[in-house]
Amino acid sequence: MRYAYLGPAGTFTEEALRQVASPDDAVYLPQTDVGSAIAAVRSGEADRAVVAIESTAEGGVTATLDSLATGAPLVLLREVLVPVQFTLVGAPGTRLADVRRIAAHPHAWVQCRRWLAAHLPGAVHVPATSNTAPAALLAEAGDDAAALRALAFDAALVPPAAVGTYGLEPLAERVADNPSALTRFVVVGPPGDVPAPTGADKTTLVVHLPDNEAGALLAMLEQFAVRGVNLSRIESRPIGDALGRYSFSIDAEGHVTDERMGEVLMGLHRRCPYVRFLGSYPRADAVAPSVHVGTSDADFVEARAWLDRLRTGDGT
Ligand SMILES: O=C(O)C(=O)C[C@]1(C(=O)O)C=C[C@@H](O)C=C1
Repeated sequence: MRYAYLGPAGTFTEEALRQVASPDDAVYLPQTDVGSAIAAVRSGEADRAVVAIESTAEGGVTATLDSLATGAPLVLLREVLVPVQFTLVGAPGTRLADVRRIAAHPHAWVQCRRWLAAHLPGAVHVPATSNTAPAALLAEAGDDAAALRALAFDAALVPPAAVGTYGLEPLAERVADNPSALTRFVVVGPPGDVPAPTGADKTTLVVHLPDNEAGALLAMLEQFAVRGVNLSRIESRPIGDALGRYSFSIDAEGHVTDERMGEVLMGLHRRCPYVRFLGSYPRADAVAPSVHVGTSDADFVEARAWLDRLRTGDGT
């Protein structure tokens, strides 16, 4: 199996990928951004992509949500959680007090903002395409003073595992505003068999609302509420064709084969102009949803049988 993911080697995305497939049994295809990783699956260059989709610091990863919401259909097959803390590394000989320009992925910068304000006030953010792109540049420059000067930064926030991979000098460890920060990654593949229900699953959807209809958002949410389906994430993203037009990216608790989720999907299909099913897959934390009175599979099956009896005139 060939896996496209955000590289170069040592990213948190690679850590997530290692939970899915060992490099001994799979081909790792590092990419420069999330969009390219997803595009590699659409073009057939990769069988799967592993991409960040949500973090405790930033919520949804918009590059991922947007790439999945349009274009050839893809589905999520699995989710993986990775704890996120950073190590600040510097060019050889750099002291913490001398750091002025820090290379960091924009999400990493957000995750360390308070720490940076306390320890390196005034340090400037140099945006990086991934958490290890600056690590690779530092390693390449080695102790060549001219090559180091040519870099736009003198330190970088990198995943702790990248320190060894690239032979870097740590200036500060466990850099994070939230020591319990987590990033959620998903395995993306072409549509096919849906992973079997486990009793603790998530379903991811993209939903558009009818135009100019007061209460359309409430009506959409009611499809979930009345069937006892809890949401764990909902975000609006611009559709892009006009101002005021938004697409909703939703994670709902449950599996497409659950009766209540099936009823939700049929309700959305009836009421909303566009619904994209992005898959049902096991929750990484294995937490089962709490089932409200009257919304278990058995309740729906029994209610349907009752309706059938009414329709055929042989019941009460
Ligand atoms: O995988 C990496 O290391 C990344 O650079 C990406 C990414 C992200 O897209 O959220 C992953 C985890 C961290 O939350 C910060 C950045």
